[in-house]
Amino acid sequence: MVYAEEWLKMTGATDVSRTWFITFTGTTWMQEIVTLISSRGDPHVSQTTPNWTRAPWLEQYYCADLLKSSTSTPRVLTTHLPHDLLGPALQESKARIIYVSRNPKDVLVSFYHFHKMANFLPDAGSFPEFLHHFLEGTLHFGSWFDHIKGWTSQAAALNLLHVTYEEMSTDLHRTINKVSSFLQRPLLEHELNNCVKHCSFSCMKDNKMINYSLIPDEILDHSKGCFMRKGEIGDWRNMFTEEQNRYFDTAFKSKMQDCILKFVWEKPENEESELKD
Ligand SMILES: Nc1ncnc2c1ncn2[C@@H]1O[C@H](COP(=O)(O)OS(=O)(=O)O)[C@@H](OP(=O)(O)O)[C@H]1O
Repeated sequence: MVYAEEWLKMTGATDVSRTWFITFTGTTWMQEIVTLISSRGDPHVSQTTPNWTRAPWLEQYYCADLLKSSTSTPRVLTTHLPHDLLGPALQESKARIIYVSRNPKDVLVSFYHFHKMANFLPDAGSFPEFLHHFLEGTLHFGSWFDHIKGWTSQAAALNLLHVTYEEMSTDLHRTINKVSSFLQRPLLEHELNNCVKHCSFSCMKDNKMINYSLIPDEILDHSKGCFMRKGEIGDWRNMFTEEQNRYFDTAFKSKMQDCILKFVWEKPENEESELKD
């Protein structure tokens, strides 16, 4: 807790009334959405400034310097820190927090592929090993279960909007509208439509300011995959065996028994996403 509070002081982010936080997972997508809401659908910033500059990661070493030299209002910070590290420091503040969640089977598969590319992370191991580590909470940033339960159970004490990856995927227009209302940045219809267009999977995949292709191979090995990989609900079905699915479900049931959140595990039927065409 000391770490996060000290870090916030260094960034000057204790004056968090003008700070928007984005956390976990659908993070990059939400960075693009927030950028485009701020620019009222004009893609200039999103196409000229890398996402790690416009919405820096609180836990990255460069964040404090970047924010000290930035005069932009509001400032946008991204973080994967758990609630018990960061939440208490934000409780008395007016910071707006957007918590993005995704069904954990898809999180796991997406993270597995990212892990294989990421040279700064430990070896991902085999998929069964990775699955085990995910369920045990021994991967980077700790337990997914504790993370989501920590943040969402404290939502009432925070100025927090919970958005799901699945709702972004099935109705991006509605979701962007909801986020823009929360941020008190209402958009005109044509501005909203521009946001939707530039936040589509295909646009973001082609935008080097958000698709991580600018990151050198020493950090992200692009020969091993692509950050903007599939962007689908239910891709876990292509990775999980039946036995792994049972193993996951058993652990999920036990770890989430005190949680009322419901998850969407499959892409809704008859709903071909127009956004990826
Ligand atoms: N516009 C859009 N539409 C659909 N899906 C999208 C979009 N932008 C990012 N993504 C997908 O988000 C996944 C990466 O998650 P995160 O951004 O949370 O990763 S990270 O925490 O920042 O490493 C990763 O998911 P997978 O494709 O399943 O691996 C990205 O493809």
